[in-house]
Amino acid sequence: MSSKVVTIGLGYIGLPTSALIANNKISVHGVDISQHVVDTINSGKIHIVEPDLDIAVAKAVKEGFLKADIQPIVADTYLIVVPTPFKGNHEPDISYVQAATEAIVPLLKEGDLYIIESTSPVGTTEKMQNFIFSKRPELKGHIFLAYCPERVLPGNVMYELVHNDRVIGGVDEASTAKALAFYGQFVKGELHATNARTAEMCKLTENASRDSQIAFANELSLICDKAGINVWELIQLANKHPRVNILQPGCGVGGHCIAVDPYFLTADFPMESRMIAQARETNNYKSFWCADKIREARKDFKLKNNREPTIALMGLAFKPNIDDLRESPAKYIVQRVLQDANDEEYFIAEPNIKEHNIFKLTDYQEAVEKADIVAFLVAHDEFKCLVINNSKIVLDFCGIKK
Ligand SMILES: NC(=O)C1=CN([C@@H]2O[C@H](COP(=O)(O)OP(=O)(O)OC[C@H]3O[C@@H](n4cnc5c(N)ncnc54)[C@H](O)[C@@H]3O)[C@@H](O)[C@H]2O)C=CC1
Ligand SMILES: CC(=O)N[C@@H]1[C@@H](OP(=O)(O)OP(=O)(O)OC[C@H]2O[C@@H](n3ccc(=O)[nH]c3=O)[C@H](O)[C@@H]2O)O[C@H](C(=O)O)[C@@H](O)[C@@H]1O
Repeated sequence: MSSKVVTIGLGYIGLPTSALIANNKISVHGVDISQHVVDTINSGKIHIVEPDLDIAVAKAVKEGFLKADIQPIVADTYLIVVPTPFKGNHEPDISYVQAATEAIVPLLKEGDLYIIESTSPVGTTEKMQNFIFSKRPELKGHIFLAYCPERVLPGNVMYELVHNDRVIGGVDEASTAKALAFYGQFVKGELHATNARTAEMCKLTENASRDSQIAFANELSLICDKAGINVWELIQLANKHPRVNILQPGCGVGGHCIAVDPYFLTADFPMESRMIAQARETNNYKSFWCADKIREARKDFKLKNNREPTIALMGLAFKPNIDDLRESPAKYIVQRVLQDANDEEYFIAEPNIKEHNIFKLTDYQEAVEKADIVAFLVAHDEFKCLVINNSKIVLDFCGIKK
C-alpha cells in the first residue's frame, strides 16, 4: 500500500488522478513545472475545465492530502503524467517523460514503484528502466516499474477515472502485481494484468482503431457526395445490420490524442502500419476537402449573383460541446478558407469560447442571419436548434441536419 505518491504533471489527467488518490486518503505530492499551476492548486482551485474536478481538488487540498510543488520529494510511488506530443515530422516526442524521470531518479529507493501513464510509444517503459539503472545500477531488481495508460474521456473524467477498466503492464511480474495493488486502492473498474509493451501498444491500438473507424465514415462521405447520396441516412440504414456499426463522418479528426497517437505506431512500424497511416491521411484529407467545398461554394455564388457571398463558419472546437481547439480540424478549415478572402466576408462562430486571439468571433445566431452560405463544421448543440432560411446555401459537414 502506498503512503506517499508523487505525480509528475498536473494537467488534464495528472490533476484529476492526484485528486482522486488524495481523496482516498493517500498523501499526494503533485509536481508541475508551471508555477501558476502549482499556486492555483495550492489555493484549492483548478486551472483546467473539467466537471466536478474543482470539488475534488478543493477537498483534497483542504484536508491536507494534496500539495502541489515545482520539485518532487521522496515518496514510495511515482506517477509520470506529462505530455507526449509529436515532433514536426510526426515522430513521437518522449522528452517530457525523460525529463520527469530524470527529476525523480535521485529520489528512488528500494521497494519504490514507478509508473508511466502518459500515452507512449512501444518500448518507452523499458527505455526509462534502462535509463534509471544506468544512473542507479544498485536499484536493479529492487524497484518496480510499470505502464498503465489512461482512457478517460474529457468531460467525464472524474467518473471514468474510478469506473473504467485499466490495463496494467509491468516490466516483470512482480512490478505488474505491485502496480495492480496500487490501482486497486482507488479504481473500481476491472484491473487487467499484462506486460509493459502490451499495455503501451494497447493504448495506441485503442486510439488508432477509433481513428481508422472514423476514416471509414469519412471515406463514405466522400463517395456519397459524388454519388448524390445522403451519407447520414446511409449510415443509419447500414447500422441496422446486427454486425455493422459505422461511426459518424465529420470535418476531420482532432484533439491531442486520436489525431496524434496513431503516429506513434506509423513512426516506429512504417511498413506494417500502412492502413493506420492511410486512415490518418484520409482524416486529414477530409479537412482539406471541406475547405475546398467552401471555396467552391463561394465561387459558384459569385458567378450566379455577381457579388461576393458572406459566409458563416460554424464551430472551431475539435469536437462538439467543448472549448478545446487543440489539433482542431474546424480551426484548420477556417484558417485555410481565410487565406484567400477578405475578413468581412466571413463570420466565425464558436459558442463555447468568448474570444480568440486570431479570429474575430460573431454570435452564432447573428452569423447565420447575416450569411449567404452557412458551413457547419462542428455539431454543437446550439447549432442544432437553429432555424435556417431556405434561401441560404448550407454546407453540412458534421450532420447537423441529419
Ligand atoms: N487529456 C486527455 O484526455 C488524455 C491524455 N492522455 C495522455 O496523458 C498524458 C498527459 O496529458 P494531459 O494531462 O492532457 O496533458 P496536459 O498538457 O494537460 O498536462 C501536462 C502537465 O505536465 C506539466 N509538465 C510538463 N513537463 C513536466 C515536467 N518535466 N515535470 C513536471 N511537470 C511537467 C505541464 O506543465 C502540464 O501542466 C499525455 O501523454 C496524453 O496523451 C491520455 C488519455 C486522455
Ligand atoms: C478510443 C477512444 O474513444 N479514445 C478517447 C479519445 O478521446 P477524444 O475526445 O479525443 O475522442 P473522440 O470523441 O473520438 O474525438 C476525436 C475526434 O474524432 C471526431 N469524431 C469522433 C467520433 C465520430 O464518430 N466521428 C468523428 O469525426 C471528433 O469530432 C474529434 O475531432 O482519446 C482519449 C485519449 O487518448 O486522450 C481517450 O482517453 C478517450 O477514451
